[in-house]
Amino acid sequence: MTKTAVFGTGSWGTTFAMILAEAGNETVLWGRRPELVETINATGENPDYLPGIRLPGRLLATASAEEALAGADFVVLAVPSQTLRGSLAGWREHIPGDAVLVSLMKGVELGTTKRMSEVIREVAGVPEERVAVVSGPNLAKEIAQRQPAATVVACTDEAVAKRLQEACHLPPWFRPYTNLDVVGVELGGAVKNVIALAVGVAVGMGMGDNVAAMMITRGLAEISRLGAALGADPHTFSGLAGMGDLVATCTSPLSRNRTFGENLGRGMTLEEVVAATRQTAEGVKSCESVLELARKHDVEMPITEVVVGVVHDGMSPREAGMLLMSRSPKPERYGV
Ligand SMILES: NC(=O)c1ccc[n+]([C@@H]2O[C@H](COP(=O)([O-])OP(=O)(O)OC[C@H]3O[C@@H](n4cnc5c(N)ncnc54)[C@H](O)[C@@H]3O)[C@@H](O)[C@H]2O)c1
Ligand SMILES: O=P(O)(O)OC[C@H](O)CO
Repeated sequence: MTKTAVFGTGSWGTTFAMILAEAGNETVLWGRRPELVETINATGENPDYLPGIRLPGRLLATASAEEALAGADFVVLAVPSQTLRGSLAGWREHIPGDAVLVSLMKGVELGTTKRMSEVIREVAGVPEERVAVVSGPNLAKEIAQRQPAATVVACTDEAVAKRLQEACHLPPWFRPYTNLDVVGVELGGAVKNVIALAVGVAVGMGMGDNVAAMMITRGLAEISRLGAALGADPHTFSGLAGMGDLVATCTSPLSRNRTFGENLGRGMTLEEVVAATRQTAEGVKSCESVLELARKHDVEMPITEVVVGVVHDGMSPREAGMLLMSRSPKPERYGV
């Protein structure tokens, strides 16, 4: 039987562990807080992140990384992106030599501008064929409530992607597609969070659907431009991990990133919004690393620029809107 170890008892780590367990894999969920681990094992629920959701009986939680990793075929990582490097360094010695490491994370590392698969390869010292990424329109709460969803499983080694696809395929609830384009799939997931912040700000300011559609479409152009510069397959961005995730995140009130932006657009201060946000809104930090990555590659990302301005540099939402709408007129396909 395939053994899977999922690191992170947050919304998505827990939900993905449910999928793996119900799909028939031996699944262990690692959490850093022993009291939450005990509650999960004792009650079959994760009250902090998925209250009211019944977890499968065969899903076990542990606070011991060594126990979780023993004999694992797939090591699935679902912690906040900016904490991955430090955490993985502590787990590395227990990771089995032939295990595949799987990123569920949607961020870009601050300081290094590395994607999560790059951080994993560097810290765990594994080749790209042993690193996979899962990304798509996957709002955890909907999936935990057993609403249908599709996702993309990406690995440069097709056989590995297919093995992981099989491990997390759970008809009629969860449908994974494979893709060899790890760069494109990861970028789609990380940058859509930044665009969702922008859409949220506009919605919070009282803007309507024309503005949301404009931001989503021009946001996709930004993602595609960055992807082209980094060698991604352009087709990836019209797929589930590109357009699919962008639409889900930018339009759903369940999105933490969109909600964060909405609160800023309504006039709350950054401190107030941070205090009101209990879960990870990756775009808040990754907007800076995405912009740095874009600048390194000479890619223009105007929406990302104003998101950094509003979130980190005290730019008002109104000023951000004025800046975007006052740019010089261009052909639609200028630079993609
Ligand atoms: N929630 C979703 O709908 C969803 C869907 C797809 C992808 N993702 C991505 O998955 C990743 C995890 O998101 P989530 O929704 O599960 O987040 P979350 O905020 O719900 O949970 C984060 C988890 O990480 C743990 N954690 C925090 N700091 C840590 C540290 N320093 N070391 C170890 N663990 C730490 C927390 O205790 C918690 O268990 C993010 O990159 C997110 O973008 C989330
Ligand atoms: O809640 P968000 O904004 O982190 O988005 C969750 C998922 O990434 C949607 O696919």
